[in-house]
Order: sequence, then structure tokens, then C-alpha cells
Amino acid sequence: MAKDAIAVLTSGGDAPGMNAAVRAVVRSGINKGFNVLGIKRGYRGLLKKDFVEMDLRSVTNILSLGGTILYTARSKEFQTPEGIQHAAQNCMDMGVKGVVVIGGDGSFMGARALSEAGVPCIGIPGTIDNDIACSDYTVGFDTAMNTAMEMVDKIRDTSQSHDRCSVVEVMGRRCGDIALQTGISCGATAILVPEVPYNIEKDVISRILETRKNGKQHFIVVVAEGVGGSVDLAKYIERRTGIESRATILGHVQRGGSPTLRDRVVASEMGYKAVELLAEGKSKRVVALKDGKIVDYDITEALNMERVFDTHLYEIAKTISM
Ligand SMILES: Nc1ncnc2c1ncn2[C@@H]1O[C@H](COP(=O)(O)OP(=O)(O)OP(=O)(O)O)[C@@H](O)[C@H]1O
Ligand SMILES: O=P(O)(O)OC[C@H]1O[C@](O)(CO)[C@@H](O)[C@@H]1O
Ligand SMILES: [Mg+2]
Repeated sequence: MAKDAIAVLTSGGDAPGMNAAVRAVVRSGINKGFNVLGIKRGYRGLLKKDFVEMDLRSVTNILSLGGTILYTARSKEFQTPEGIQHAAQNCMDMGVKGVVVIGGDGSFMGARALSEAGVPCIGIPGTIDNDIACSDYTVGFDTAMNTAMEMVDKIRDTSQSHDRCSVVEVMGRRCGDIALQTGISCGATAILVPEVPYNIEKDVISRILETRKNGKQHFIVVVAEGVGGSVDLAKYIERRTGIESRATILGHVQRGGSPTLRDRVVASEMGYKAVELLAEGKSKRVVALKDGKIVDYDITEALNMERVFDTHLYEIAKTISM
């Protein structure tokens, strides 16, 4: 009798550690007796029936690779009712009994739609933003933070030599987690995030002037992408304080590079769990890390959860960066 097939895809923005998750899905799937297929370029590839056979050796030596060997994409076509039906039909044609979707919240909405169209899906949070409310952690976050920290350390060197203020914009479309963690790790004088309302005079200018009074001569301001405006902010700081200022937008450098140990391990655990859920006949679930344990939630329940920003950590950052 032919084996049941499951498939795995990566979708939305790539994240370091996605390969470790793919590897875990492939190896756990084969271990459970499934035939495992990879789908290239997320939902876009699913619509094109771009499936590849995965065997144990197809995922050799990918743990340390950044990016995703399955490639990724964003697909508007998939989001239509016809697109979902077409994608479900392609899965059925290929004998696919379940799909593991590695991506962010948008990808999970796609996984829910595909599950409702008859193809059981399990989501794994893979995004550098750490913006999935149900999970304390998303694959890629640790690597991205460490990259950002390394970059800000370098910017600090030149900022210090010139007695300047450096405004550094880090990624995070609606989420300030990368900014907060990077800001703390680099001793930023001010950190601006979309979750906390701010006043430029009080939260940036006054802090710079106060710390200058007690001897500080160079300054780092970390701004989350979701706040934006870092170039204008640098100009404003220079105008208001007389301190020469520069803006740097770190951008996609944060999405690349070899994943950290944490990303490799969490991705591996989540990949294993996703296959376990499919093998148990589960559908429309998201794997998450909660209080140090790998758990799972219904996708709708997960998507309806509210993200909680760590305001305590934010207050600590403000207190100790004076
Ligand atoms: N409401 C939806 N219904 C069906 N599919 C969706 C929906 N929203 C998004 N998708 C699909 O998921 C893909 C990825 O979504 P999106 O671009 O929001 O990225 P993401 O998974 O949230 O990752 P990230 O935000 O980290 O880049 C979309 O291109 C689309 O194909
Ligand atoms: O790949 P793109 O379209 O440039 O997406 C950038 C977005 O993706 C992320 O890197 C991850 O969601 C965000 O931080 C950023 O806003
Ligand atoms: Mg998203």
C-alpha cells in the first residue's frame, strides 16, 4: 500500500532557523512512515504544484544555513476563494494528507483556509518579528536580535569616535521586540516601539540632554520599523541638541545568516511536534512555545490572542540607560 504523504512549505518573510524546521519535519515525517514532499515558494508554489520529494539526505547540512532551501513567497492569488480551492485540489491530486506551514500570522490564515478546504494544516511560527501572540518565541527571532546587536555594536564604535548620536532602525513591522532587546543589549539611550506611545521631546531629546549633563558623549537611539521615521528623527535630534546625528536602517541584514543555537533547537522541536500532530489526525493547529514547553493551539484561537509587550523590561531599559 502506498504511504500517506505530508508536505512542508515556508511562507512570508524568511527567517533563520526555517531550514532546521524543514529538516525536523522531513526526518520526523519519514520516521513516522510518511512520504514527505517539499513545496517550493510557499502558497505560490502550491498553486503551481511545485512539489519536490524529500528524503533523509535531502535535508543534510541545512541546519546551519540561513534563508530557506524551499524558498518563500507571498501570494495574493492564493488568498482568493478560487486560489484556496485550487491549492486544496493540488494537495489532493498529490495525495497530500497534511501540510506543515512555517511562517507568520498571514501564513497561518492561509493554513486555516486550507484546513477548512479539506487539507489538514499545522503552523509553525517562523518570523524574525516575534509577533505571534500565542507563542513566547518565533523561529528566527534570536538570530535577528543577535545580528542587530552586532550591527549596533559596530555603529557604536564610529558613533563614539565622533561624539555622535546614532539612530538605528531595526525590523519589526508591528512589533517592538527586536528593538527592545537590541536596545537593552546595546545600552540605547532611547528605544521607540509601536506598542508604547512616546513623546519625542520627553522620551528622546530630554534623555539625551540629561545623560549628556552627566558626561555621556555619544548616544544610540533604537527605533522599531513600526515606528519608522529614523532619518527625520536623526535630523531633529541634531537640530534640537546640536549633536551631530546619523541614521542607519539595518533592514534585511537581520533576516539572513546562520541561525543561532536557540533558533535551531526550537525549530527542531516545533518541526517534530507539527508532524506528531498530523500523525494524530489533528488539523488547523499552531505549534507554540509557552513557558518553556512546546504546546499547540487551534489556529483561530491563536490568531485571536493579543500580544503582550514586555512593559516591565521596557521600564528597566529606561531606568538603566541614563
Ligand atoms: N487572510 C488570509 N487568507 C488566506 N491566505 C492568507 C491570508 N493572509 C495571508 N495569506 C497568505 O499567506 C502569505 C504570507 O502572509 P504574510 O505576507 O502576511 O506573511 P507572514 O506569514 O505573516 O510572515 P511575515 O509577516 O513574518 O513576513 C500571503 O502572501 C498569502 O498568500
Ligand atoms: O520581505 P519584505 O517584503 O521586505 O518584508 C519585510 C517585513 O518582513 C519582516 O522582516 C518579517 O515579518 C518585517 O520585519 C518586515 O516589515
Ligand atoms: Mg506577519
